Amino acid sequence: MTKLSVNINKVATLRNARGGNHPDVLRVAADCEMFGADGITVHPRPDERHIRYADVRAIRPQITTELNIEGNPIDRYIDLVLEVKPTQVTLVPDAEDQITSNHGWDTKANRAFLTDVVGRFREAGIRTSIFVDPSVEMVGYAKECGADRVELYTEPYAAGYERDREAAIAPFVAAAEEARRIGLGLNAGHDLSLQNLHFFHERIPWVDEVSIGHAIICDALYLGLHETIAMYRRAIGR
Ligand SMILES: CC(=O)[C@@H](O)[C@H](O)COP(=O)(O)O
Ligand SMILES: NCC(=O)COP(=O)(O)O
Repeated sequence: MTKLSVNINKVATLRNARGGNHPDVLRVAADCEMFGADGITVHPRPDERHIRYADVRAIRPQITTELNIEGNPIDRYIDLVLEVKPTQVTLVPDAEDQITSNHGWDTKANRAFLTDVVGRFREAGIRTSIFVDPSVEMVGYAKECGADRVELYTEPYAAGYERDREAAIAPFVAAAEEARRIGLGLNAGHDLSLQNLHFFHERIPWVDEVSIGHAIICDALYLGLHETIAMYRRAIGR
């Protein structure tokens, strides 16, 4: 079964645009769970322009599904994750000034660093996932680092979907097959949408989790959050 984790960063972005607490990210997280999300994803960045570190601390006790914290493992982030103890931590190699995530780790070049960080999280009982491009080699080295899962960075798939979806999905199928072969769990995310999600899941039905934020919040403007989450669930056969 593939789980749907809803990334609520964009809800925090909207709140931050005006100060105050509208929309209330804690309430939205609870409603997402009530509407069928299998998990909540947050991605605190060093400048806290989206979700804030304080939000992450406040959300943890109310989560009844799975909490996934994504981010670059700088010291402050590592401390936050070890304090909050989410279900899953996803390591993402973001630069501080990036608008959004735009690549996965080089798990070969950063093997020693990632092995150390993954070890610290695993010791604390937190499932670990490493964000990677769809590369068989990067998936293999993620396993060497001791990760439980990889998350495939799906922006290139989303960008190529309309032009040639067979070509766009091909490297993802290869990377996903490698993950399955070596016993790594598999997540996927970035720019997945109602347009491209069903085909992704049809070709890689063993994906454990998709985390989706931007498109869900955009669709919810027209469809409402409840109906939107139901539609994303249907796209992954739920
Ligand atoms: C790792 C990843 O692909 C997502 O976390 C993505 O970066 C969404 O985050 P934003 O909504 O903050 O861009
Ligand atoms: N890990 C990907 C994620 O959480 C959401 O990415 P997006 O759907 O906002 O592009």
